[in-house]
Amino acid sequence: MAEPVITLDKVDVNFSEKNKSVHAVDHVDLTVERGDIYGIVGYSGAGKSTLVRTINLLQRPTSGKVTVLGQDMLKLSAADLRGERRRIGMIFQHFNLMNSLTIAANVAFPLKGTLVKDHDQDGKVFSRKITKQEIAKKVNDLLDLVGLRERATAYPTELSGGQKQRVGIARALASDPEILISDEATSALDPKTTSSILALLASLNQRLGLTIVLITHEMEAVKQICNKVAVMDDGRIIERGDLLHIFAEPQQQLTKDFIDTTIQIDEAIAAVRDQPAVRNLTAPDELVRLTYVGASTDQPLVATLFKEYNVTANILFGDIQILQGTPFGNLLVVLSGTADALAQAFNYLKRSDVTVQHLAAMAKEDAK
Ligand SMILES: Nc1ncnc2c1ncn2[C@@H]1O[C@H](COP(=O)(O)OP(=O)(O)OP(=O)(O)O)[C@@H](O)[C@H]1O
Repeated sequence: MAEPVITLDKVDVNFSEKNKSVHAVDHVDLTVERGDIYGIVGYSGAGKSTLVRTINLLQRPTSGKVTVLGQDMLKLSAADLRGERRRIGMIFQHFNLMNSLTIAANVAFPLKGTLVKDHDQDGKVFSRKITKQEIAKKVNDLLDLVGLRERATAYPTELSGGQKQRVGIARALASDPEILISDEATSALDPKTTSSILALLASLNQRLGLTIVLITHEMEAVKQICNKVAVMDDGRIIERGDLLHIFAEPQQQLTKDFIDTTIQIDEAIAAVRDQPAVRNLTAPDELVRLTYVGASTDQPLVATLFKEYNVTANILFGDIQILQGTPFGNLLVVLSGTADALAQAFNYLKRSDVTVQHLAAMAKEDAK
């Protein structure tokens, strides 16, 4: 069984300012297992940052229990907490680099004065301060890991946003953490750079066995690298699970909305409604959205609809993406046939784990 590395137990965070009180995190339970890339998605103000800051106690919870790598964080002494925090790296939206230092010096910064294990001639183990040479080697290796070896002597202001975030990642990895918390680390970056930073995080997860908690307001980022996702709203986790499961069967409207942002389905529906095939639709023909994950795609859906049920499918929009190696498909189609044939076809789709959303019917509802 996978090993839990982070466990939050009924964690609450209340802020009280003047005469206002904010329940930023509301009784949250969360388990992150070793090797997970766990996405926490939600709109601004949902409480994501506050929640993840309780993991390393940058934010102390008002109540609840925080266990990280087997340690009850709230019971640690100040010195032990400092040690424990070194096992939890963090990267941020605005990189938080020191502009007066070279990027090598930025990465070296958390290494200064750290203790390393050594052994004397008799093999006796002792702790000593890390040497300058050891720091230089480590910084070189880290910059290599993030693809920035050549820029060691540059200053942060000379780098692009993506390069700055790579420095942020190298610095976060300097203490060889087992966990990396990414707080909106790609939110200030363009889509292409975002993709390359996410790909770097995914490769660090694979190569170093790094467990990653990724906070974001973009489901697209979650979709690209996470194996699990939790959706946060108003301080609570309203839905959570394996990525594929959540994409296949989202229960909450907010989760559905976040998923829809990754396929721009609203724009597609608006565009499709303008097409003659939809404008001139007559009952019982229907415009529907078909959504499926994985296995359903192995069946020749459209062919089966016609051959077995005498229903034709006019595909007006299609989007098939690969999530965790599994196809996730969304089609907007006009299904035509007799009322009976359509009813049977809908049954067949349901049996095949294809979710059907009746869009034309919704349009009539909207028009009321
Ligand atoms: N130090 C603080 N004092 C008072 N209120 C706070 C504090 N930090 C956060 N809050 C409030 O707690 C709520 C959750 O904020 P939080 O930053 O955790 O949300 P978020 O989902 O991370 O949003 P964002 O992406 O905008 O940071 C908000 O209402 C915020 O105003």
